Order: sequence, then C-alpha cells, then structure tokens
Amino acid sequence: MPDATPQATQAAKPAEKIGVLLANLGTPDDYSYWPMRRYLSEFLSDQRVIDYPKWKWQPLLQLVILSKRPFSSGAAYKSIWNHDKGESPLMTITKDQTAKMASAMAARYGDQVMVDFCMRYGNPSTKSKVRALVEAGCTKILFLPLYPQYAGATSGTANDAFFRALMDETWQPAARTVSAYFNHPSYIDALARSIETAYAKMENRPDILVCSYHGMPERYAQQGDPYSRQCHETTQLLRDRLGWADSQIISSFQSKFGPEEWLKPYTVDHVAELARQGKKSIAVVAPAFSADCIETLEEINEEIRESFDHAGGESFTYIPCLNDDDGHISALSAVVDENLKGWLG
Ligand SMILES: C=CC1=C(C)c2cc3[nH]c(cc4nc(cc5[nH]c(cc1n2)c(C)c5CCC(=O)O)C(CCC(=O)O)=C4C)c(C)c3C=C
Ligand SMILES: [Fe+2]
Ligand SMILES: [Fe+2]
Repeated sequence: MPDATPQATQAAKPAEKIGVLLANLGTPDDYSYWPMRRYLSEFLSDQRVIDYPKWKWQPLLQLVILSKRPFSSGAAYKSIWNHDKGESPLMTITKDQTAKMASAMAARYGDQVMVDFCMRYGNPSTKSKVRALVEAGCTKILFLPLYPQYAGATSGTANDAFFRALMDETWQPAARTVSAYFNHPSYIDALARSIETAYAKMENRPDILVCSYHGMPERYAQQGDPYSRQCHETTQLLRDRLGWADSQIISSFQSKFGPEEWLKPYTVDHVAELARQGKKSIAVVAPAFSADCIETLEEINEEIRESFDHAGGESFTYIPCLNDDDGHISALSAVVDENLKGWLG
C-alpha cells in the first residue's frame, strides 16, 4: 500500500512560489485573414475597448468592419512581421522582456519567484498562464499589465481577465495587481535615457520631441478614465527630468478608430502642422507602449512619418520603445520589488 499520510502528500507538493505575470495586449497569430479576423473580433468585442451596446455594435463589427479590416491590418502587420520567428514584434519583444525579467528576479530572489507573460487577447491566454503558475506551485500571483498609464481599455480589461481566471481556480492563490507606473522615477529615467541616447547619435538636435500616446475616445476621459491625465503627467515629468523648456516637448495622440472625437491633438495631423510651422526636424517617442508594435513600427514610423514629410518636414527620427532595454528591465524590476513587499520570506 502506498503511504498516504498527510506528510507524504505534502512532501509531493512543489515548494510554494510567487508568480509574476506580465500582461500585454495581444497580437494576431498570423497576418492572414482568419487569424487577423479572430484577433480583431475578440479585441473589438471587448466593451472596455468599444463600449457601444452589443446589439448595435456586433452587427456593424461582424458584418462590415471585420469583412475589410483584417485585410488592411493584415497588410500592415505583414510589413513589420518578424518572419524569422513567425510572430509579430510585440510577441517577440514581450518574450524577450519576460526572459530578462526572469533573470532579474532570479538574481534577487532565487527560485522563489517565477516570471511569465500572458496576453489579454489571443495567445497565450491569461487563463492558461494563471493555471500554469498555480500548477507550478505559485500560491501568490502579482499581475503586471505592461501599460505605464492606466486605461480601462488596457490595464482595466487585463485585470478583468486575471480576475476571471482566478474565478476558475479551486484553490485560489493570493493575488495583487500592479497600479499604473506613469510617474515612477525609474520609468521616467529609463525613458529619458532612451531619448538622451537617441539624441546623442544625431548630427543635429531635433526642433521638438513629440510624445505620441495611443489615443482613446474623449468621451472615456469625460467618464472618468485617468489615461489622458496620466499621459500628460508622464510628458511633464519627462520634460522635468530632461531639463528641457516647455516648447521642446509636446504630447499628442494617435491611432484614432471610428467616427467619435478622440483625445487631441492627433499626432498624424499635428506633425504636419509642425512642419508647416517651420519645425523641419522632429523626433517621436511613444511612452505608452512598453514594446514596439504595429502602432509604433507601422503607424508612427510609416504613416505619421509620411504625413510629416508630405507637409515639408525634412528630418523625422522615431525613438524605439523601451522594449527589453536594461533601463526598462530595471524600472519594471523596481516596480515589481515594491509590489512584492510583505510577500517575500
Ligand atoms: C497603449 C495603450 C492603448 C490604448 C489606450 C488603446 C486603446 C484602444 N485601441 C483601440 C483600437 C486598436 N488598437 C490596436 C492595436 C494596439 N493597441 C495598443 C494599445 C492601446 N490601445 C497596442 C499595444 C496595439 C498593438 C498590438 C500589436 O499586435 O502590435 C488595433 C489593432 C491594429 C489595427 O488593426 O490597426 C486597434 C483596432 C481602441 C478602439 C481603443 C479604445 C480605447
Ligand atoms: Fe489600441
Ligand atoms: Fe494603428
């Protein structure tokens, strides 16, 4: 007879661990029609993203938008795709960030802390990664949405998916979610250093730095979403840290979707206006994106650059996202350290 004493059962259980689960938006599995359609359908059906009543929005989304957009977005994804790895840049960069965060946490906490990542839409799902962490012995999970500024449409919905995943666990781990880090000194410092490094490589200093944030409907801000305020505060803190004048750095918003008014100014129009005003040399940075993705590599570096060039602009420099830079990993590690307080033995 096998020994079924409580001690023997306990000995077979893995040691108690803490899981750090990084979460990003998600990305299509491929740029062809059906994977694009599946991804966009899941994303744009989220009422945190588009809050119209289902009965009104779903027929328009399924019958009109999703019959065309997978082709146009698919072509945009194809132009930036990581063909070597067969995945989008957002996926490659998120994996690299996770590997570096795992090393940083191992250096601090040994094997007590595990690091993994999940996506809000598509794969790997939040539910599958919560399950895997619990299965691996995590009795505590720290959930970190990789968005410096909070928006209901990003961090809010990522947290929702985390909470829903916990609902399915028989023995729930203790759980914490990390708040927005838009004003964290380490994040501001990492951003500032990335800008200083990019400027040091340029022959001539740009006339102005445009901080281009992903936009959202103005209505969401009026309903209490803090995203736009947090974006402006990030720019202000960055300006202070760089020691620049007000006229040298501005905020604008990109990626408008649908007919409503979104946060302004719109980057695509504003860079053209800057060129017309005689600012012939600009740099653009995207502080709301923790990883380069379709919105930065295609929209900023292709569409927005073109808008500037057509309006008479002469020099356009896109400064990459923090991605897996050491400064970014240090900043995220500092945020994680603060949020693990009281959990570590
Ligand atoms: C960084 C914060 C983001 C906010 C705020 C946000 C809001 C938001 N987005 C849409 C519509 C789309 N976004 C798309 C892509 C996309 N959005 C973010 C981040 C935020 N979105 C990222 C990181 C990405 C890139 C994903 C990738 O795989 O590279 C897209 C899909 C791309 C396309 O088809 O053009 C859409 C559509 C809305 C409506 C919204 C509202 C609050
Ligand atoms: Fe978006
Ligand atoms: Fe876009």
